[in-house]
Amino acid sequence: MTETPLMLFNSLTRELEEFVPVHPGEARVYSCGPTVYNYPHIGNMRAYVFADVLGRTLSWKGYDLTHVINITDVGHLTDDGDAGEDKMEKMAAEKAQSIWDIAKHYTEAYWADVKALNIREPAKWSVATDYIDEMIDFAKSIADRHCYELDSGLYFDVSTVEDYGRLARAVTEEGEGRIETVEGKRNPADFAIWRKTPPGERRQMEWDSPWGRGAPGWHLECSVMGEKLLGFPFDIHTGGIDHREIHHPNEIAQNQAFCGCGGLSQATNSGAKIWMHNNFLVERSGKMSKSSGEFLRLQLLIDRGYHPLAYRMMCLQAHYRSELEFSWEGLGAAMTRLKRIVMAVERLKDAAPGAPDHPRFAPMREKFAAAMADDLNTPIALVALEEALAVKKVDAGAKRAVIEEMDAVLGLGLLDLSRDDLRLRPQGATITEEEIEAELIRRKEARAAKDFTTSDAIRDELSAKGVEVMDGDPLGWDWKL
Ligand SMILES: Nc1ncnc2c1ncn2[C@@H]1O[C@H](COP(=O)(O)OP(=O)(O)OP(=O)(O)O)[C@@H](O)[C@H]1O
Ligand SMILES: [Zn+2]
Repeated sequence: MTETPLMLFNSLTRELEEFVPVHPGEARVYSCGPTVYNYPHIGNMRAYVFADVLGRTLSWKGYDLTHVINITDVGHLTDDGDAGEDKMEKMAAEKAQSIWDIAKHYTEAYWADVKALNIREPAKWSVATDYIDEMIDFAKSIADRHCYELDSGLYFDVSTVEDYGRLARAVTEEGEGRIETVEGKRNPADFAIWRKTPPGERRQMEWDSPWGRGAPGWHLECSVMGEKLLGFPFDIHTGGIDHREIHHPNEIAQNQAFCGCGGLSQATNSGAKIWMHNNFLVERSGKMSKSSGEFLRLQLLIDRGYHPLAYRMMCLQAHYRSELEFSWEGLGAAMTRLKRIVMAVERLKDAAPGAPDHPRFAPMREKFAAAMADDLNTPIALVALEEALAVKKVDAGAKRAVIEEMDAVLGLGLLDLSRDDLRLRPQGATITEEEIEAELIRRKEARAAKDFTTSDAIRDELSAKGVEVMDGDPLGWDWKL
């Protein structure tokens, strides 16, 4: 099942490339983490479901995975270019709270979502403010050849590296008008790698540096943590597709400078060999974003009666490079699909362990392997899993082993989920699950006794409480909310 070469889409070349590890047998992956000034929205979490599927696929292929996800607690401005304020400082001022408390609160909220979505813990959560000394050292090492100082900070001169912005394409294709200019910049795309605290101001987070008191630039953070924890070049760098435009081209420019080459060959000098980007989760009104104020949190989905893994299922149903539009109907459909699978898996739970290589499952395992090796094609992999589940009159232990093997990659936690886990009641519902089950037993008895008046009355009562009775559902779900 693990022979097909793993092909991944590299944003740098805009081509599918075979994954060939830098260090034989290993896979080193860095994912840009959340900026912890607010709750993550489900769009942000799509980025981590994607990175998790990538990591699980690498593990399944037998690589020894080291995954790092950072926590950005300083430096990310309200504009990805150099305009605006620090997102963390702004929120701390609005809430009149310590920035450290804000970071702690939202980091914990993010971790809760990570857990609920069955995202595996990375080898390390690297917190940006733990690496300030290393950032200063990194900046010092490139400052002479690649940077210049303005009153507002130390700026990176993008003309000092070759092929700046190749990753983005848009920068050269559409011009650089998107990037707000700061007076004195040599090139519009130049960016701050150290921002000085303006005279007379005090920031909650600031440190001394050779360029004055201030804070590191957001792009510098990821370059430094990637280099420190994984070493250049590492294998794969991930992030949302917005990062392909500014954040990652800037990281790459710094990495080229740090490697001392500034050469054309970004393939060896961009810090990572493969850069991968997940597309957006969008709503009808556009990209979901924290900065816009209104957004969907995973907790809201749970409060409305959806299991968090229904959202993971929704993500898996789309290829990571396609835009995914969120709708409650779509989430409902994903939830139903998950329930059907869980129902079928439940029958396998007691089976004696078997081996997955039973010949009846060979076509599905092959289809699954080919799909995942084809740039993580989870929609097709899910179908392969369902086809394996549907195989009739076969050893249950072998089937269980096949499902376990596939689910180790998809991460739905199918063998740990039960029918009861999926019967979440929306917050505010006035009836408990025990009461629903009790009413349904009463109704079954009434129907057995051909007392249809009582049975209909019970159905209507339940319906008034928001519970829909589903007679004859082939999967045996007798009710839904
Ligand atoms: N709507 C979305 N769909 C998928 N991924 C997203 C979406 N919005 C942001 N991301 C990704 O989520 C990850 C975390 O982003 P981060 O916490 O820095 O968000 P942000 O830029 O502060 O918030 P926002 O862009 O929502 O205002 C990044 O990899 C980013 O590219
Ligand atoms: Zn980053």
